[in-house]
Amino acid sequence: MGKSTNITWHDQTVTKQQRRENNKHHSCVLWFTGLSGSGKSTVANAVAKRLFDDRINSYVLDGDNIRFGINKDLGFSEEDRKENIRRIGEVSKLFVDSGQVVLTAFISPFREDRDKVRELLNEDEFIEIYIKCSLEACEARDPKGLYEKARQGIIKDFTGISSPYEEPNNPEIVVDTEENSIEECVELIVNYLKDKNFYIAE
Ligand SMILES: Nc1ncnc2c1ncn2[C@@H]1O[C@H](COP(=O)(O)OS(=O)(=O)O)[C@@H](OP(=O)(O)O)[C@H]1O
Ligand SMILES: Nc1ncnc2c1ncn2[C@@H]1O[C@H](COP(=O)(O)OP(=O)(O)O)[C@@H](O)[C@H]1O
Repeated sequence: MGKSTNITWHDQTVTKQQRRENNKHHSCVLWFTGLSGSGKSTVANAVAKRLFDDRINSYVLDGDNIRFGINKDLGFSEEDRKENIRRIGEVSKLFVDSGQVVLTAFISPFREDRDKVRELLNEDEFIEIYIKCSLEACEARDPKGLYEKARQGIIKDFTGISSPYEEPNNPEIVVDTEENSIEECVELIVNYLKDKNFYIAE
């Protein structure tokens, strides 16, 4: 229980199942995790475009964007990162309940926090996608110039440099953005969804 007392859960009249049947597809979280610059946003948005073209309702939640709004009170300490992921987990569950596919692009560096999100959902609703890319390659890409600032000590607690990243032990999907093109990464993910019949309401 949280801080609130005297609260009661209300079931909705329209169920998740009915929403899925209306949408004609399953709903789930595609949870992208990886270092800054590994390609989470790029691949998540490319998958979302493909899902859109295939008439699947989806929405991308992106670390940077979320920190402009709902999570603007959080920084990058371990405690704040944990709270960041906890909130996104809860928001993702609402998206799944609404019958949509939600793609989350957060570093989400701690295994325990990702596993807690997994536990919030049914087994077939949480798909962890490890966006694999070496620190060296991410640093060479440095699309926002953040690694350079982290190396100079201008940014503290930077993932991979001065803050840890824990690789997933058993992710549903691994895409290596040093080995595979963006299009190949999208194909791998969409083929996984098709193999698991996600394009069909169940
Ligand atoms: N200290 C530090 N460490 C890591 N990243 C930093 C930091 N400061 C700012 N940024 C920018 O914030 C983006 C990561 O936010 P996330 O919400 O995904 O991080 S976390 O999951 O809570 O660890 C991250 O976005 P991506 O590069 O898309 O991963 C950075 O642009
Ligand atoms: N195969 C690939 N998949 C994804 N991004 C790639 C790939 N190859 C090169 N890139 C580049 O790497 C950078 C990844 O940045 P971004 O998607 O913002 O990463 P993240 O969201 O993980 O911080 C982009 O500039 C992108 O064009």
